[in-house]
This record gives sequence, C-alpha cells and structure tokens, in this order.
Amino acid sequence: MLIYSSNVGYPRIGEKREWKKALESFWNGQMNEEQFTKTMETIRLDSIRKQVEKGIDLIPIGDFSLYDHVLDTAFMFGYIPERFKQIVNPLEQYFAMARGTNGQHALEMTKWFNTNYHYIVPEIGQTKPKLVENRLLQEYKLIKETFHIEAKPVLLGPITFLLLSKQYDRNEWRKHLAHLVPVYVELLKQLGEAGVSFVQMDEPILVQNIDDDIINAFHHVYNVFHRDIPNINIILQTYFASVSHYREVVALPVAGIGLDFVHDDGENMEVINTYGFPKDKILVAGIVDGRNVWKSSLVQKAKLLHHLAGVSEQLIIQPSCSLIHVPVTTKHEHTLPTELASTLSFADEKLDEIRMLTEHMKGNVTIDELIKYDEQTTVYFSKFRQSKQTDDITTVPLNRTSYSERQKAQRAHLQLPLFPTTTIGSFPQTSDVRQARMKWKKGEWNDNQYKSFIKKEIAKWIDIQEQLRLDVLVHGEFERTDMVEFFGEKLQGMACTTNGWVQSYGSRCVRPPIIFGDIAHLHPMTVGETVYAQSLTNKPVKGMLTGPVTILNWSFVRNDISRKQVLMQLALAIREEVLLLEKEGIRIIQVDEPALREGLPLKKEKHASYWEDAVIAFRITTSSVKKETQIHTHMCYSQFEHMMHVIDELDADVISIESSRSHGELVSVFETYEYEKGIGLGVYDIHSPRIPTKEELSEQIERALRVLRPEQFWVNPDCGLKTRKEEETIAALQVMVEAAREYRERLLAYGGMKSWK
Ligand SMILES: Nc1nc2c(c(=O)[nH]1)N[C@@H](CNc1ccc(C(=O)N[C@@H](CCC(=O)N[C@@H](CCC(=O)N[C@@H](CCC(=O)O)C(=O)O)C(=O)O)C(=O)O)cc1)CN2
Ligand code: MET
Ligand SMILES: [Zn+2]
Repeated sequence: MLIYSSNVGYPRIGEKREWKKALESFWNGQMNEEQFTKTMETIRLDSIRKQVEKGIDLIPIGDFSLYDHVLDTAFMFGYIPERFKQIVNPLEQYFAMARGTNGQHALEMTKWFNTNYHYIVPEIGQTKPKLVENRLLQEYKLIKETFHIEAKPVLLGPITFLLLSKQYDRNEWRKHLAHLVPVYVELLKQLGEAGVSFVQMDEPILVQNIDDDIINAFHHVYNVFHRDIPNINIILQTYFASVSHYREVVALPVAGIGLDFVHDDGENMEVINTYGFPKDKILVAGIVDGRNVWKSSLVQKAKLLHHLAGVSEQLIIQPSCSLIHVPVTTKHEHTLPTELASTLSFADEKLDEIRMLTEHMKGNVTIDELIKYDEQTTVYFSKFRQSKQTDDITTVPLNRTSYSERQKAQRAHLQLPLFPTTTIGSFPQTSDVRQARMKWKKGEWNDNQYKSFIKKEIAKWIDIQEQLRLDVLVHGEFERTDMVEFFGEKLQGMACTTNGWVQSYGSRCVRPPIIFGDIAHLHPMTVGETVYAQSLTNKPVKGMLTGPVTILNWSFVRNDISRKQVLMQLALAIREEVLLLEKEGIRIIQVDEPALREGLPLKKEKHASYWEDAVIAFRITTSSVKKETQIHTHMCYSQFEHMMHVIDELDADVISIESSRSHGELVSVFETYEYEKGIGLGVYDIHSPRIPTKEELSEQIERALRVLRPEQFWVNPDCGLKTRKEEETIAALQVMVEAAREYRERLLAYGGMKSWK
C-alpha cells in the first residue's frame, strides 16, 4: 500500500505577517527591489523548511505568491492587458496589474469561490498565451538543491483558470483553451525533464454545477496531458465541496484525484461507496479541515482513512484545501483562555495532524496515541461547548408594517432631501488611529485616554461631514479594527486572536474571530460612540452594525452545532443592539451584510435553503423596530442578477451596493426587476486613490436614474472608506455631494418632484 502525507498550499504571509510588511515597505519605497526579493525568498524558504521538518512527503511549491496565485498564472502565461505593456520592469508590471497605477486601472478583483480570499480576475482579450517564465521549474530546482527533496509543483488548471477569467466571448472559450493547452504541456514537459514526479493541478471548478461542454473539455485537456507528458503524475485537485460528475472525473487519465472530505456534506464518500474508486488511481484524501481552526478528532479521521484504504491501494493524506484560509500557527497566541487555545489547530498544527495520521496508517503510531490526542481536546471542548438554546426565535417578529406605511412615517420623521447623500460607515483608519489603539492594547494608554482619542476623531469627522453637507452622517468606526472582529470582541461566545491573520486581498489581512460557545449580547457595543456622534449634529447619524450572516461567514465557527443555530444566535444578539440604538434615539440603523453572497453554497441545489436562513436571520435582527426607524443594509462585491428576490425579501428600507465598477450590469438588473425600496448605487470606487470628477459621477447618477425612480435613489460611495487617506476621502466626497446637489436642483426645477413632498 502506498501512503504519503501531503499539503495543498501553505500560507504566504509569514508567522508575523513579514510578507505583508515587506510588500508595503516595497510599495512605499522604503525597500528596494533587491532587498524585497531577498526578504520574500527568505519567507518562502522558511515555510518550505517548516514543512520539511514536519515530515510532509509532498510539499507544494508555486503556492507562494507576491500577491495572488491567479494573477501569477495569468502573468506566467503572458496574459498582460495592453495598457500594461509599456512597463518594462516585470515586477513593476505585475504590481501594476494587481493594484493599478495613476494612468492604468487595475485588474478586477473578486472572491475565490465561497471564501473571503480575493483573486485577481485575468483579462484574456486577444492574447495568445506563451510560457513567459517557468517559475515552477526554477523553484523546483532551488528547493531540490536547498533541501534535497522532491517538491510538488502546484498549478491552477487551464479550465478553472479560463472560466475564472474575463474579457473574452464565452462562446469561444474552447478556442482560448486550445491556445492554452500547448503552453501547459510545454511547462509540464520542462518539469518532467527536470525530474518532477507529482504535479498538483487545481481544478476547483469541478465542484460547481458544470455543463457537458465543460466536462468534455476536461476529457480533451487531460487526455492531451496524458498523451504528451506520460511521465508526470498529475493529481487533479478539487476542494470546497463534493466533485460534480464523479464518474466522469475519476475516469480522467490522471494519476490521482484530490477530494475534499470535510466540506462535501458527506457527498464524496457517498459516491465512492456507490460507484467505487478506480484501482489504478491514487485517492488523494483531504481530511483535515483547511478552513476552520479546530483540532481534528484523529480517531474519527483515522476511521475514515481506514475506510478509504479499503477503497484504494494508494492513499495521499492532506488538508481539505490550501491552508491560506487559516492562520499560520497557534504558537504566538498568548491571550486566549487556555481551554480554548488548547483546542485550536492552525496551519502548522494541521500539518502535525496530517503527519500523525499518515504515520498511523503506516503502522507507526498506535490508535491509543490518537485516542490520547482526542481525549485532551474533548476535555477542553467540554468546558465551553454546552449549548443551552435559551432563546426562542419563534417569538421574535419577522415582519414590519408595509413598506409604504414605513416610507410615509420615515419621510415625516427624517425630513431628508431628494437623493440623500451618505457614506457606508468607515472613515480612514489612519496610522494615528491604529497607533492609538496599539498604545491602548499594550497598556500604555488607559481606557479613558483611548476613549477620548476616539471621541475626538468622531467629533472631527462629524464636523467634516457637516461641512461637506452630507445628509446622513456616520460616526466613522474609528474604534473598530475590523467590522467583524469588533463584534467578536464584545459578544459572549466569541474570542479574538492576537496573531491569527489570514490574507484577504493583496497585502490586506483579517483576523477572523472564533465562535466557540453560545452567542449572547452582554452589553451595549456601539451605543456610546453612536449617541455621542448624534449629540453633535441635528442631521441623522446612522447606527452601524455588522449583520449575522457576515459575522458567521467571516468567523471560524464551532462545529458541534449547526451553522444555522449559530446564525440565529447571532441574529438575536445583533437585534438587541438594534433595539438599544433605537431606544437611544438613533433614527437610522445600518446592518451590513457584505458577505451575504459569498456564503452561498457552490451547488445550486443548496441555494434556496441558504437564502431562506439568511433572510430569516436578517429579519430577526431588524424587524422589531418602529416604522419610523429606517433600516439600511450594505453589500459589496456582489453579482446581483440572481439574488434580487433575496435583497427584496430582506425588506431593508434602503440598501447600498457597490456598482461603480460594474454599472452597466447592475442597471440591466433593475431593468428587469421592479424594486420599490430605497437604493444607493455606489457612484465611485473606493479601492482607488483617484478623485472622481463631477462629470463621471453625474454620469453614474444619470445611468442609475434610467432604471430607478428619483425618490428611491441614494448617493454614496461603493463601500467604506477605511483604506483611503483623509485628503482623498474629503476631496472625493465633496465632488459626490456637489454632483448630487446639482441633480437634485435640476430635478426640482423641472418640477418633477411635486408628488414627493
Ligand atoms: N473581516 C473582513 N473581511 C472583509 C472585509 C472587512 O472589512 N473585514 N472587507 C473586504 C476586504 N477588505 C479588507 C479591507 C481592509 C483590510 C485591512 O485594512 N486590514 C488591515 C488590518 C486591520 C486591523 O485589524 N488592524 C489593526 C492593527 C493591527 C496592526 O497591524 N498593528 C500594527 C501597528 C499599527 C500600525 O502602525 O499600523 C502592528 O501590530 O504592527 C488595528 O486597526 O488595530 C491590514 O491588513 O493592514 C482587510 C480587508 C472583504 N472582506
Ligand atoms: C466590507 S463592507 C464595509 C462596511 C462598513 N460599514 C465600512 O464602512 O467599512
Ligand atoms: Zn462594502
């Protein structure tokens, strides 16, 4: 029996975010290219060394990236959009594509399947791909020289790559594929000649609902690979859900099939039990959860592996997906309660679990040792995992009075002008703000010092907003590190790490909180800052909360009760905060749900029940307020075509959505969907430092007004402004308010709005 341990991908960011710091220093000009390249190589080699020391047999290479692995793939095959062609320095060109420059807009960025990781969307255009540089080959050789090991190159497969790309006619995708396949062959041939034995080809598109055309393409492409590069063992890797078209996929002429046995809802095992697994192939079993942070039950995992060992003679044991979705190591966590800390397993600890399970399967680790490992964890789990299900959601209202009633009441109550202007919530998190927080966390500042600093920031920005003549103001979220982490710190049943960083996009990272026990609202979380801000102005200040679905999707969640149960607990807790804000006189409350779409299951059959739970959770959170109280919600990065009914069912009075980068598409959504409630279509992109011109903004407004009624339309940026600089923010908002006011006046002069008053 063949048994190997393996890894799918390792975090790039370094134990203490050395990677992020190097990138930002390089971009700021504090580090030159040579220093930068050297630092990055050290980080890369350190992570390989760690995996070597942990005794992993198949260590991935090519998973490391200076920004994103999809961008790397595009870059390696020469998919360089025309606008970047005149940049001669490759590194500069690479970062220009990722981040844009003064003159050239960046490539689009979007969510990687159902994760909070964002990839760069390649632009195919008319490019004929070529192998610009075989980075994998260089890396393979370097690793072989340095560590005397045979590493496993990882490549994004051609079919997933093309289907995730844009700017080509989907009807012609097979033509583009035909161009790409020989380039992959060339790359793989070079690897084969250098002695590479295993290559991991990631084709996660195989877990989505795919049509026959795509399945046929898989047959074609992998047959070509088999014919032209017979000496390389290709592992066809899937993750995040069960593989669709199981029988066709396992029949492909590859050496191994990588399946996710954690996030598959048991479906991969089911099809294996029904249809068997081909005798001549390696079963590459993803069994340790690559997307959550709990220690595995090794006994259960071993049981699963023994079962699989009866199905296939050749077994590779690995995490369920790349470990970029979990933090690097638990070893720098010193502030978590011991009981909790003892149940956690981040990337490094997961590799230890993989090694132990592999040794067990080889007969070198006894079941008793696994039992011992599990028993320790169980003891700790028992300290915080009793679920008391005290709250009954059936008594909570899910419906408000009709929208037209609410609309009338809110108009009287709020007295807002036509095209009200507002922002999404956060204002710049300057290094002053972050440093103040650091001083407070380190104990250099006491609570009062920090609180009065935050108050000063709030007052400053209320003043700025008044001067800008915005209509609905916000307090600015200066007290928050992150919109989810902030609530994680305050709710019962959640804990925050000090160093549990995970890459979100580029150099930006988040520390997802850990939901370990029953959630409860302990004390007011946002009332102080919001009420203070409201005390400084007569204009309405919008309360700002993160919604239950987003807290769930952007946290690591306990797995002893269902996600739905956790979701409802969160909904009840945030509902309490909504009611507190209302009681304190806050007239508008925004409940952000930017992760609503991203949490959608990858299989269509599962959409309806996800949407149902999400809508109920949002309604639990927001339906208990008076009709005068205006509920807002916000979403970003979404494709709304197939979810307008959901947005409608949330029943928020006003929704703000990102749209400046995809305006045409959104407008067409509203051409076919009759939406009656308030809506703010983001009029400028907040990811760029560029100040928009009034003409651009007017154009955005005008386009939106072709499909929306003036009295439902709000004017706001695409998303929060926390990553922008102060000057940029003020300048951009000034243009935005002017554009809105101009439109307002024009419309009123035209006399079209009499009925509205
Ligand atoms: N959870 C989540 N997911 C999300 C989003 C989101 O807002 N939250 N938005 C989208 C992604 N957008 C994002 C936008 C910005 C950042 C971001 O700015 N992250 C910061 C970290 C934010 C943070 O928590 N900062 C800490 C500071 C931690 C720190 O770096 N401290 C420094 C010192 C402070 C300094 O001088 O900067 C240190 O320890 O060395 C704080 O505010 O307190 C970063 O990577 O830099 C992340 C995601 C989608 N997914
Ligand atoms: C990722 S959505 C962000 C919403 C939040 N209120 C902010 O402005 O930052
Ligand atoms: Zn947003």
